[in-house]
Amino acid sequence: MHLAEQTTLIDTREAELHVSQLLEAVKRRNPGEFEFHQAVQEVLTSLVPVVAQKPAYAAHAVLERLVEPDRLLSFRVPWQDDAGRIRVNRGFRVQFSNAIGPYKGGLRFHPTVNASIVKFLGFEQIFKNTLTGQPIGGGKGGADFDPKGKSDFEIMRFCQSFMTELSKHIGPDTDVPAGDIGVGAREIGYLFGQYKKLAGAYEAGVLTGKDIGYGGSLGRKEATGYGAVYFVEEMLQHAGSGFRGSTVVVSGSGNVSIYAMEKAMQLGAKVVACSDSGGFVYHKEGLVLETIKRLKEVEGRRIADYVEAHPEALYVEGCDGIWTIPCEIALPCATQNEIGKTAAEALVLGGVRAIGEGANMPSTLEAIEVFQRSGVLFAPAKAANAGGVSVSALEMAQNSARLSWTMEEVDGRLQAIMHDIYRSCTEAAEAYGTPGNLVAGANIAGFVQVADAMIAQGI
Ligand SMILES: NC(=O)C1=CN([C@@H]2O[C@H](COP(=O)(O)OP(=O)(O)OC[C@H]3O[C@@H](n4cnc5c(N)ncnc54)[C@H](O)[C@@H]3O)[C@@H](O)[C@H]2O)C=CC1
Ligand SMILES: O=C(O)CCC(=O)C(=O)O
Repeated sequence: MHLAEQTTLIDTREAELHVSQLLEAVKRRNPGEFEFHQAVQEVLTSLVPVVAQKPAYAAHAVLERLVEPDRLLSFRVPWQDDAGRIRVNRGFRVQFSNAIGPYKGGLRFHPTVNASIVKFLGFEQIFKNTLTGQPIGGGKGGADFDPKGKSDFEIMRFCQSFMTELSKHIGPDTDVPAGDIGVGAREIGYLFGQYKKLAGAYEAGVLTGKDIGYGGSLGRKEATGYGAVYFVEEMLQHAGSGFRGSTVVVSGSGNVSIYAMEKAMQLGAKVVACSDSGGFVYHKEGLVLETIKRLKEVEGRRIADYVEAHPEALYVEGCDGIWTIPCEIALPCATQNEIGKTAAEALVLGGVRAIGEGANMPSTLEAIEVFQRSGVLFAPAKAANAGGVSVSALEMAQNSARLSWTMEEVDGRLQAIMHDIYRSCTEAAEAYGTPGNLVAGANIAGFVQVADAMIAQGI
């Protein structure tokens, strides 16, 4: 019999054993990479019923192949600071899976970046990108470079050195990086300039998140935050409510947070708190977004300075306290594992009804358990924050067609994509016996298409 046609059902206990043995092997083979272990555990656990019902996946060792990236690149990034000193950082690119399209995923510049961080992000990206319904594979990268306190020229020299190596491994049909923490339109501009010089050609589709004037897409800047709010609104509406009239807490004050706050406010919510890595501001009457945009997008200042313009607001040092503020909707949009068990319990105590993960893996496994046990609606990152990469894929499409769509066109497509993702997640959760569990639904819906493509393409 053809392997792909194998139909005998595996016992659920057998599937559980298969998954737990694989998870142990992942931990053994990737020692100390705790974020990667966590991301793999969340996905594999959800896939038990799929493995039990579709034995072809086990027969083709699909899971074993998926947890091992196609390749992990690690490279030296030497650059010169303004004082003339030579500095050396470490750059990474993980190319996880190109089963359904070129590797696609952001670059993160932050001192905490290491192999575990890029691998967890790249692994998540495989399933998220599949959920978008667009032909993009999973990748991610970055460097342990801290852009904080660096001049524009230092950032430019760093980006040029980083791209000098990265350019050997990317291309519009090979691997298409974009932004993430610490990488916005300015960094993408410097990276693109260096790539263009090295390639000797104007390959607009090699990077996304470009400025509008040279091949960027309208709506990309807003896409992750807007998309997360569209997804949560749909989840809430199915439960008979919505953002209108709700009190919302959002962590972070970067790209994802700002546009999540903007869309939540447009839908009639009151956003009362946001943060940065130093602390959080609480403005009971509702945050003034123009002040946050000025501080963060124009002046590059700390969120602590918000109270200069709004003395009635409160600034608190440290980030964890933000989750003790009573709210109906919480949107973690800063970084991984920012909500642990205690913070999740505080949110439940404060009356939270819905969580929408704008950041990647912002809730620990224990926190997710608290939310699910307490009946809190939970929109997992892979689904909720997929709007950013979706509009990146629309940017690639516009670049290939040498066209620029209007904001209305892009936003309309984004809304349709988020609606479709919500539908695929709920349908997959239902089909595999966990109705309403969007964590399982997102993992299963993302997995099945990649797995089938892997089988079709052979080993
Ligand atoms: N930019 C994008 O299109 C997408 C980003 N994401 C994820 O969203 C999250 C945020 O990314 P961006 O907004 O792009 O980055 P960003 O660099 O624009 O903003 C990050 C924000 O988080 C804050 N922050 C960092 N560590 C923190 C901590 N421990 N506590 C509180 N705040 C902290 C920073 O001060 C900053 O305000 C990340 O998890 C990223 O992987 C996910 C999908 C797409
Ligand atoms: O726009 C992209 O290609 C990637 C965005 C991203 O890094 C993410 O979805 O986490």
